[in-house]
Amino acid sequence: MLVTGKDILVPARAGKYGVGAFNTNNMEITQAIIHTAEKLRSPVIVQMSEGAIKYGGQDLANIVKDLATRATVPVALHLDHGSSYESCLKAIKMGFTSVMIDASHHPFEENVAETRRVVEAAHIMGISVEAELGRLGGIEEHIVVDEKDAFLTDPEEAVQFIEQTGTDYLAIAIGTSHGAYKGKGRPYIDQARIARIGELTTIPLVAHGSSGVPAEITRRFREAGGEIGDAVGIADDDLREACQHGIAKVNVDTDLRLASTVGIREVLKNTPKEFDPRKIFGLAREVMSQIVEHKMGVLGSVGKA
Ligand SMILES: O=C(COP(=O)(O)O)N(O)CCCCO
Ligand code: NA
Ligand SMILES: [Zn+2]
Repeated sequence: MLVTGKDILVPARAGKYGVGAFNTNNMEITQAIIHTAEKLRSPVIVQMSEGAIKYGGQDLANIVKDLATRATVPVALHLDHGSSYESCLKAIKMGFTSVMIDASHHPFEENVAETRRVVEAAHIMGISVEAELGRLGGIEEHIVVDEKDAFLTDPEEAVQFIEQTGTDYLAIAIGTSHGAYKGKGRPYIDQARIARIGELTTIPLVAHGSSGVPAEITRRFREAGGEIGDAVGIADDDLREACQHGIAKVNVDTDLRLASTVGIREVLKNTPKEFDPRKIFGLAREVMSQIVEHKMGVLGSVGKA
């Protein structure tokens, strides 16, 4: 059933488990996410970035809404990294049940003001809101935040921000970053910071940049002709621990991008005579489903629906 993000995340925070928020850009990705959630009896969030909306538009949003509505587990359709009040309202008009207003690159007061505007409008329409405080490293679609400017979230500021905005859930900067290169060796996750913020707050917390970039996937990616540097993602144990301290929404995009590309590259490489799109996209769907299954197991959301 199609529900709001809050319907899914409040129980997750209370139950100390994480719920995967997986980005989609087409039908096969959406099927891998939602069918796996049904198979594992797991709630799930399907999210579209502004880039995905530009690419798939209402067509893609309708595919997600239809699968979500017919799903036998709770599914929310979430706008990822909404860059403005207008973008959030447009997404709500498209049928999104959860929106992120990402004003984290603005000074605190401006972030509060922009977030409040979205919260007021979204709540009138029964839609829940994600905001962000602090700055991830890495590349956030429209913002390149280089290492030195990456500000981790201040716990006391988070309390103020939540009180002043009324946001339903909060993305915090805790060491993660977007993309396949999250650091050298094991990326640093500030577990003490998460625990502190978790102690001081009660709303669900969000971890962006949570792809694990599994070695098996990067090995297959190279093996099938892909080129990728020494990519590394967030360790499963670090995600498990973060969910014990208040992280309830866990964003994953890169792992699905890599998995779908592995599937397509392997079909093209191993069966050069193949040109049936069902075969070419079918393996990608299968590899992505395995990634979604693994992540749900790590986060503890299996059987929670
Ligand atoms: O936090 C994330 C996903 O992070 P990751 O790149 O670790 O999958 N997102 O918000 C997805 C959009 C960013 C581009 O990947
Ligand atoms: Na941001
Ligand atoms: Zn993100």
